[in-house]
Amino acid sequence: MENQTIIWPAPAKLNLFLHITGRRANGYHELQSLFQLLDVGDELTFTIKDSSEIKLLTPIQGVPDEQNLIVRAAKALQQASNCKQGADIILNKKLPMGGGIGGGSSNAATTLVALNYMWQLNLPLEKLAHIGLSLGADVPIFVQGQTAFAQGVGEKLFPVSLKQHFYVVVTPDCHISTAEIFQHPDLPRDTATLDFNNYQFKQTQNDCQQLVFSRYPIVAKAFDWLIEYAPSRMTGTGASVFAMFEDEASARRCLAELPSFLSGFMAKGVNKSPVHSLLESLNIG
Ligand SMILES: C[C@@](CO)(OP(=O)(O)O)[C@H](O)COP(=O)(O)OP(=O)(O)OC[C@H]1O[C@@H](n2ccc(N)nc2=O)[C@H](O)[C@@H]1O
Ligand SMILES: Nc1ncnc2c1ncn2[C@@H]1O[C@H](COP(=O)(O)OP(=O)(O)O)[C@@H](O)[C@H]1O
Repeated sequence: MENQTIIWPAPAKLNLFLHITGRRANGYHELQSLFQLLDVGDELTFTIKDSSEIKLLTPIQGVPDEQNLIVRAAKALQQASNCKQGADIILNKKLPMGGGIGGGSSNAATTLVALNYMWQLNLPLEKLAHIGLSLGADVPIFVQGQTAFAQGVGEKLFPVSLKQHFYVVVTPDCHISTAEIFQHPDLPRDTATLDFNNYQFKQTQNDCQQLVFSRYPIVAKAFDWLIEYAPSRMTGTGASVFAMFEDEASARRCLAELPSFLSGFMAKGVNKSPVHSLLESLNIG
């Protein structure tokens, strides 16, 4: 194992629904959501160093390294554990950024889990999730690594085993700021609390969807195109929209017919994060 480079996956997620049930005094919103993990995502590799330097060898254009969630996660872990080691990190970015599919949060979570393993810190997942929450509301779900219902701002998680559908995910070419959507006066904030035991896709919604559609017509256009094929919805605060298929062939057909004004990918829903499958094989091997 010494010289073998481990490729750590950082999977994408979809919010199969997103309900806003209230607003906290600090302005943050109380949410209910179902986070579906996907079998596609970015990839990260780590080379451990004896000096404490954290270096991202593949910077992301437009994201200064000190703001990159990978670097921030590595530094937060060093601090929480008093670790004196560092790392050279390579990111193979495959996911579109800022599209509501969680790329940055997933990168941060994979960094926490991978460096916890490689620096031999042995911190429990709960501790890593706690460190992750300070980096972003969606980091704990990726650290825990299971498809799950979420409550609070995303930190109260209830793992669930879902039928593994196939998804076509389309990311319209527009940037939507999460803060802008959450600050908007027209956002509905009073959806009744859902009993997760009664979850059915058709009886849920994304409370940000109408607002985003009215402000970003390209997102509505992408949705109108997808809904002709299968039940569809926006994920997170956008801009990505997804269609949910029972079988792979139908999803493939939809993707093949995607018009040129849209770009997208196909993925399978998974109940367990590929990061955790990897961890298990490393711990056995
Ligand atoms: C709502 C979700 C669902 O997955 O949207 P996406 O980011 O995936 O689209 C996420 O939880 C988002 O998480 P994340 O993108 O990490 O949000 P943060 O950086 O923590 O917050 C960005 C801004 O959104 C607002 N915000 C965020 C989360 C929340 N529960 N209530 C809020 O009001 C706050 O104004 C905050 O300043
Ligand atoms: N490693 C990273 N990968 C992607 N985005 C990052 C990363 N670090 C910081 N960011 C910032 O986080 C923003 C949100 O990214 P991302 O997590 O991909 O989207 P979303 O939260 O909408 O799912 C990006 O626009 C970027 O400015």
